[in-house]
Amino acid sequence: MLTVQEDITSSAPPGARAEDYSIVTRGLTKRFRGGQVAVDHLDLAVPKGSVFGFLGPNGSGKTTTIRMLLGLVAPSEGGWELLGSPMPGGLRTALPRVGALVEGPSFYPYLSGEANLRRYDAADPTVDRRTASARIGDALDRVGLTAAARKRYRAYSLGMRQRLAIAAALLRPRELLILDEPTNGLDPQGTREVRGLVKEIAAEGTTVFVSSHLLAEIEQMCSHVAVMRAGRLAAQGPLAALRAGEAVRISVETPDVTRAEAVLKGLGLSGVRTGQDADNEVSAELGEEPAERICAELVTAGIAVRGLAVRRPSLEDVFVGLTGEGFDVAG
Ligand SMILES: Nc1ncnc2c1ncn2[C@@H]1O[C@H](COP(=O)(O)OP(=O)(O)OP(=O)(O)O)[C@@H](O)[C@H]1O
Repeated sequence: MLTVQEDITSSAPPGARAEDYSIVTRGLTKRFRGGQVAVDHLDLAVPKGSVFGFLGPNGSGKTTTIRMLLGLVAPSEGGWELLGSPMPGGLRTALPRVGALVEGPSFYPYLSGEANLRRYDAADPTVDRRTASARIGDALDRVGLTAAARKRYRAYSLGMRQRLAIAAALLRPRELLILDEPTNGLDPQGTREVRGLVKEIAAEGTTVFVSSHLLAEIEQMCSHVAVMRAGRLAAQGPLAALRAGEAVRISVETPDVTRAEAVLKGLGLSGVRTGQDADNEVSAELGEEPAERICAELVTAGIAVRGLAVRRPSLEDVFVGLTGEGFDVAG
């Protein structure tokens, strides 16, 4: 049996088997004409059954990666596997098992959601026509659009439109669902709907690979994450493991930042930073020191402590720790 570590990618854990992964890429690279490197030697390992967040600012290479995975654009270098088959040779057998939402399918505004799905299904030569009604009904049911099935598409809210797009990707059973920025342009309600749907689909056993430029979204939806930065992979792994690599921090709110900083350093705390979230804040890695002792030391030193908080690392903290910079993207 091939192990992923030896034969597929060095980014998978030791002893991992190739068949445990829905997507594996090895040195995947896309250089556009004119020399722009959109994706630079990418080694991804997406475990089966995961909700895998593919995170990165606009322009970091997410869409280009997804287009390569689906065979829509040829890589300049490197290889990839989908559902255990080497690509691009295996695209014809693998793609029917992969549902994808890239740049959104176009629907007819004056047709109902159901009629749109019917047209969509009719365009797929690989499905059984006799089961169309049942499959369309199931897909609408899965995305919660049964009651709105006969409504015209143009009357759908943005969230409903996006759910219909996901239904189109679910017209047949899928082992892997690839969604490129599925909540782009949605209002908070639509975003919640899509997020809930992704979780439900994953709970039914489908691996979901979902790209986003929004940290908070990935954090709420995903079990695993890969972080892209200018076409390169900054980090990947289970969310919990990435967070575990980042220390719990203590944050002190005080008008006397300079002296508080000296006290924290005097206690031997590492990673002392000032003014990260606010001007009157100083923070440090908590380490083994109990928070109450740090508080007592500050007060004994005559420092006015207005607030004190122990913060578990967020994905943003992890990102700052990995890249040394913030995840500065607009919503
Ligand atoms: N067809 C193309 N020709 C030349 N450059 C391209 C092409 N497509 C994308 N790029 C460039 O490659 C880089 C990565 O783009 P890509 O769309 O993959 O990023 P992204 O992370 O998906 O961003 P977004 O969320 O904005 O779509 C960008 O700098 C983009 O301008």
